[in-house]
Amino acid sequence: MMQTEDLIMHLPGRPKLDALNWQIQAGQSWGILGPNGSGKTTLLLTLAGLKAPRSGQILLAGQPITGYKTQQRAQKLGLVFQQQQDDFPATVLATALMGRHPYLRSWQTESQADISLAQQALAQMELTALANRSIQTLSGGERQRLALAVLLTQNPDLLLLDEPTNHLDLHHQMAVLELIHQQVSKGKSAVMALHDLNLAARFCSHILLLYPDGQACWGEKNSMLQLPALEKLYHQRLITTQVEGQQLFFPYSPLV
Ligand SMILES: Nc1ncnc2c1ncn2[C@@H]1O[C@H](COP(=O)(O)OP(=O)(O)OP(=O)(O)O)[C@@H](O)[C@H]1O
Repeated sequence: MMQTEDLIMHLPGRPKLDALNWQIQAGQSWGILGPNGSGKTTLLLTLAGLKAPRSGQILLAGQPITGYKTQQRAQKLGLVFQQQQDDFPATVLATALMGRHPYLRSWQTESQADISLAQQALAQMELTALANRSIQTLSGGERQRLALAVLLTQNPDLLLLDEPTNHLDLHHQMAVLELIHQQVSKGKSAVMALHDLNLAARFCSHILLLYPDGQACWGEKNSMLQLPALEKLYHQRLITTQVEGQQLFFPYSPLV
């Protein structure tokens, strides 16, 4: 799906960054873990072709990402940002329909099939009742679910998600990650920046650790979610336990 060749992100003031030689395959869900400022968002923007790397290249479906036209690239990959920018007033349905723009020619209007796809995505995100509301009236969690509905409407092969559970209550966190998991089990790929180790352990097949000093390592989930590596990553003592076969992690703070 995507391959990086000696990729070094452009992070100002960080001369030493590990080069990433990384492969994201169909059916894999990658979690990017790292402390604030370690470069998770920058990496996602770089993978999406929206930020030029310092060096190296990214291949999307075997072709350099720089060679894709914007519309072709948007048919293959979609990105959900941490914050949504709503510069123009629009309804929830009209916003979900933006996910069909990569498939339309200039001035072509959306077909009934496009509208049905957008309505299905809104239903999956439990937003049907809000379809005719202005996006400017949505709560933070509703706006985040709409961003995910746009991605579902877009239906790309590679989903890039910057903290997809941002603003979401516990039910919607699970619903969104289960939906992403379903998409991946149908042959898509996901790369998500996450802060919650337990969600990463539950929903990711692979993990990339980004250390603040510029080191990076990546691999299959069980080999990466090891206490010493995670404690070094977050500069935080952790405890771990297994409940019903699931690995759980907690930050440790001594009782005083
Ligand atoms: N335009 C810029 N100029 C200078 N520094 C920048 C610029 N953009 C980002 N940075 C810095 O690059 C670093 C990486 O930022 P990035 O947003 O990728 O981190 P992150 O791992 O996603 O953080 P968080 O967990 O807080 O969301 C940060 O230290 C940030 O301040």
